[in-house]
Amino acid sequence: MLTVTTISRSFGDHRVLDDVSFDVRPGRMTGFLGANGSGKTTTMRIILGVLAAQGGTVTWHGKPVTQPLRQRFGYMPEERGLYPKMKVGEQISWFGRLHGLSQAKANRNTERLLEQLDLAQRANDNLEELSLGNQQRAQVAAALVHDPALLILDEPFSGLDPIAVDTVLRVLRERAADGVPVLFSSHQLALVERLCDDLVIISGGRIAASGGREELRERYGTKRWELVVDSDAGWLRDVPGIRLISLDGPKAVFELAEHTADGERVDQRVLRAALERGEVRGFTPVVPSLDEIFKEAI
Ligand SMILES: Nc1ncnc2c1ncn2[C@@H]1O[C@H](COP(=O)(O)OP(=O)(O)OP(=O)(O)O)[C@@H](O)[C@H]1O
Repeated sequence: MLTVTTISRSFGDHRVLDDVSFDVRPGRMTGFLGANGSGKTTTMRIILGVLAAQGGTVTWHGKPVTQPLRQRFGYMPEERGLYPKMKVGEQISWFGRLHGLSQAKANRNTERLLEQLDLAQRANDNLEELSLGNQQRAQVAAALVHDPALLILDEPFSGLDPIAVDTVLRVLRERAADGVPVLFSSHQLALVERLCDDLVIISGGRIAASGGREELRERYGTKRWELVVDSDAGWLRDVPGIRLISLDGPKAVFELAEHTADGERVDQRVLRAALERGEVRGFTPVVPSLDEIFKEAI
C-alpha cells in the first residue's frame, strides 16, 4: 500500500498542497479528482520523487520511498514523454531496459502490451505517425512495460474515444487484479464513477473527501429521498423536518434531518403520511452521482 501522510508544498508563498493524506490500496483503482490547479500533478510528482515535499512523508508498505524503489513504480506523466521520431515498439522496450529488464524480457513485455492495447500493427511506425489516441495508448504501454509494483497515471483517459477507454481500462484493471495499486487523475467524473474503486477528492491543495466509492455515496447520499405517490405531493411542503428539493406533481425529491427529537426517523414519518393519503408508488433513497459528491465535497 502507498501511504501519503500530511504532505505539503509551496511555490513561493503559494501553498499548493496543505496536509495532504490518503492511501492507495493494493488491487484497487483509485481515482484522484480535483479541479484545474487543485494539486493533483504536484502530489503525483512528489510520490514519484520528481519534486520534493516540504513536509510529510510518502511510504510504501510502511517504509519510506527510496530511489531504487521508485524504479519499480510506473508513471504516466501529464507532459507525455515519448520520442516522436522513434519506433513505437523499440522505444517501449527501451523504457523497459531503462527500468532494468533484460532485452528479451523487455521485448516480450512490449509485444504483449502492444497486443493488449491493440497497437501491435503499429509497432514499427514512428510515434508521430500515430493518432493522438494511439500515442496515448503507447504512453500507457511505456508506463507498464517493467511490470511496476505501483501505477501513477496523470489523466490516462483524456482524449481517448470510448473504445480506447475500454481497452486501456482492461489493461489497468488486469494490473489492479494482480494486486498493483493504481492511482489515476481525471476530470471526467462519469468515467471515474465507472472505473474507480476508491476516490480521493482534492480541492485547493487539501483533501476534501476520500474513501471507497460506495462508502462516499452512502456518506453523501443518505439524506435525500424520492417519493412517488398517486396524486399531487404538494402536502410535503408542510411536513416538518424535511426540505423539498423538487416537486413534479406526484413525484418529489426531498432532504431530511436524520432524526426527530423523539428519535423517529423522518423518512419513516413521511412514508406513513404518504400511505395515509393513498397509494405509494415509489419511495427510494437517491444515490448521488459522483458529480454531486464532487460538488458537495469541494
Ligand atoms: N513548478 C511550479 N512553480 C510554480 N507553481 C506551480 C508549479 N507547479 C505547479 N504550480 C502551481 O500549483 C498549483 C497546482 O498545480 P497542479 O499542476 O498540481 O494542479 P492539477 O490539479 O494537476 O491541475 P490540472 O488538473 O490543471 O492539471 C497550480 O496553481 C500551479 O500553478
